[in-house]
Amino acid sequence: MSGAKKNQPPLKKTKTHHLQSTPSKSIRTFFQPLNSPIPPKNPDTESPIKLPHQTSTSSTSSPSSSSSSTNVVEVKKRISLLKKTPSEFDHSSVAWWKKGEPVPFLFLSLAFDMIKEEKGRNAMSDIGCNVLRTVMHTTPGDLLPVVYLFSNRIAPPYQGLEMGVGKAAVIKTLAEACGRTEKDVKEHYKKLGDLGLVAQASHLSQTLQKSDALTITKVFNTFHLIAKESGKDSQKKKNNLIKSLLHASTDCEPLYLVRLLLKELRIGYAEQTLLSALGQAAVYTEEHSKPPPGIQSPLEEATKIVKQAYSVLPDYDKIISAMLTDGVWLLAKTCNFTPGIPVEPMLSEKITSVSEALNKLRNAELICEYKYDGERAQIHYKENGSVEIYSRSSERNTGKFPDVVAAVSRLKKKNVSSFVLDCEIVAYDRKKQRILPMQVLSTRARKDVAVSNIKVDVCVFPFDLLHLNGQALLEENLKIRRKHLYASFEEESGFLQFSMSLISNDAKEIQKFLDKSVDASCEGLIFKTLDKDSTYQPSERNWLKLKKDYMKTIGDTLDLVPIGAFHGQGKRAGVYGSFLLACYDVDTQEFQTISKTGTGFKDEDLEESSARLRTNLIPKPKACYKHAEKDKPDVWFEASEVWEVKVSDLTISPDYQAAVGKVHSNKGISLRMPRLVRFRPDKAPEQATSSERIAEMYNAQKHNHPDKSKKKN
Ligand SMILES: Nc1ncnc2c1ncn2[C@@H]1O[C@H](COP(=O)(O)OP(=O)(O)OP(=O)(O)O)[C@@H](O)[C@H]1O
Ligand SMILES: [Mg+2]
Ligand SMILES: [Mg+2]
Repeated sequence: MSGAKKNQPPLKKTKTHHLQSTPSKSIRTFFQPLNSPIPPKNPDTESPIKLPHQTSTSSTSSPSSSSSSTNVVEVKKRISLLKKTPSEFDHSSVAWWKKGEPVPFLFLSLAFDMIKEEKGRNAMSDIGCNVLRTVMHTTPGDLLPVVYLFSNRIAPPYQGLEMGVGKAAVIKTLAEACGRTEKDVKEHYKKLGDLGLVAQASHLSQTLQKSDALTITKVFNTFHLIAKESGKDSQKKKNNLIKSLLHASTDCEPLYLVRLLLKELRIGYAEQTLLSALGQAAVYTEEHSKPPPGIQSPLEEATKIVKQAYSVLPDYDKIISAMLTDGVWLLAKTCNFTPGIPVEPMLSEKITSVSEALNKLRNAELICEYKYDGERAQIHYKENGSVEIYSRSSERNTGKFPDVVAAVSRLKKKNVSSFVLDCEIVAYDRKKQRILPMQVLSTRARKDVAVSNIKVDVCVFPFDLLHLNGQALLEENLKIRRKHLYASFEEESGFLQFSMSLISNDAKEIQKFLDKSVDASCEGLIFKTLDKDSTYQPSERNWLKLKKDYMKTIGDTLDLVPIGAFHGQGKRAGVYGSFLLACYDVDTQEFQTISKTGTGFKDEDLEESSARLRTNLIPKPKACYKHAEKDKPDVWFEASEVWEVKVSDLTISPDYQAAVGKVHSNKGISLRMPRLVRFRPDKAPEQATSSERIAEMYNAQKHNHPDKSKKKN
């Protein structure tokens, strides 16, 4: 094994990330048998920890599987140091590869395994921080793929680059890779409930023939190749790429390869945790960037900076590159809102009366707008005339709305060369000049819509402008943003109409306006401040929403995920009769059962959702499903969609697990009279109502209607 490379380029010279590194033969050397104890760590400036080898055979030769397992044991001992608190962790203590060499995928897989076993939030966050520090220290060019793999993505959501690998493809590939029948693999999957575990138990590494150890870049680049395969034979090519990865994998690598491929990493590592780990790792590692003087708590400050940067520029390619070049402390300058990259939308908090709005936003000039019931859209118009439309969850939705692309291009004023518009797209009857319900909009095809085939017309209702003619407006107050908005577009009935609004702090006037909004088929009002605290804050719930419905029921509807179902009987034979619903706990990344429902479905809804969910059956509940043992549906589903549900109230339940521990030490919360309102294709399962929110709603209900929460059915 050659010695450490001296004179590594300092971090600041790493201008761009490179994903082209090929696995070095010397990486293989760690698989040499290790009989001696782990050597003391090298001094900080030294690069790799030299793992001793015992034999005199060539260091680049492939190991036998028995020697590799011995070495994995040694490596595991070493990487248990990742559990140290960051202040005590030495970033050169765990790497067994040389500085500048590609980071082995085994490093990340073992770290995932450690995180999965951790219960505490902080401990998980610490391991992540130490992993990132290690990578920044040895191989900063690998930081980007490591961060992507942590977030179980291969590109920002707006790029729509997906591997599109399903369970069937993995089963087929696993069967081929280990010479088993598909039936056999399926049986195995039924037993274990996780294809990753099936892969891991298949001892794929025994079929290993001198292939190089997997590196992070190899895995990441192969994932990109898989995502880019299309057309004829693409499935076969994808399978071959997956097989090549599986064949080169060892120890727990197959488990994480398969989970990453299926987008089910499920190690409980939330995006926000990753962002704070990244900020902290930078503080510990960066030599090219120092905190500005006077900062009290650099770790907390850096975390805030990274989270803020991500909220205006949710693109790790850009953020990591800026961090490696100019450091974490300059991110606020180097990572700005950029047309073409959607920011997370600003959101609203529910309230239940006009007086609550006036109370909450006291001392500020108020504007109330109709709350239109359609689809949130962020429309980006670039100088070259190209238009993209992004959904509430930042996915590209342009193909669904070619008519909107045409309308905004036509109705922007002449002096407008680029803009980013925040709006609601609503189904609209142009003859009767009437807003149509959300359900009508959801019948529109989702992709590749041709203008000539459009059956449901839509009108754009803009309410905010985030960017104009090359200038970001996020930091301006709403009064100014609205001034620009009104000056930048022509209205055209049924195509583009500014949101109806009322500037007033008068309760009576607002109450009338609320009634008018409901008459106009809107859901109610959104309250915003015009001058004070009215910058555009991505993903913050700074606005208030008042729905007419809230006043009659417990408040907001809930967005829940069907994770199981019961077979229907009688009239419902052949479809599911009712569904087991879950909310989502953001901290633990668990889907927690909250209620059953079979109400609110039209016959065709029931048939369609039964058919859809039937393709997502899983043999047993996933580890991240929290449910009472006795509470078993006939079938379980992969968490794949979100349903909006209306309820009369929330009650404490000994069986359901929603928000368990939040309002009662061992009981959860369940719903009374839940009924389906509609499907929410614009939300991902992880965006379902959080258990935090459920607990808040329960508490608010107790507060507002103390009699209600006591009442038994
Ligand atoms: N004038 C408006 N200003 C802001 N948002 C509006 C307006 N009219 C309609 N909306 C819609 O209301 C949503 C805000 O409600 P919220 O933050 O609770 O998100 P949500 O849960 O997706 O919405 P919903 O209340 O429809 O379930 C926005 O995302 C947008 O789609
Ligand atoms: Mg809505
Ligand atoms: Mg909602």
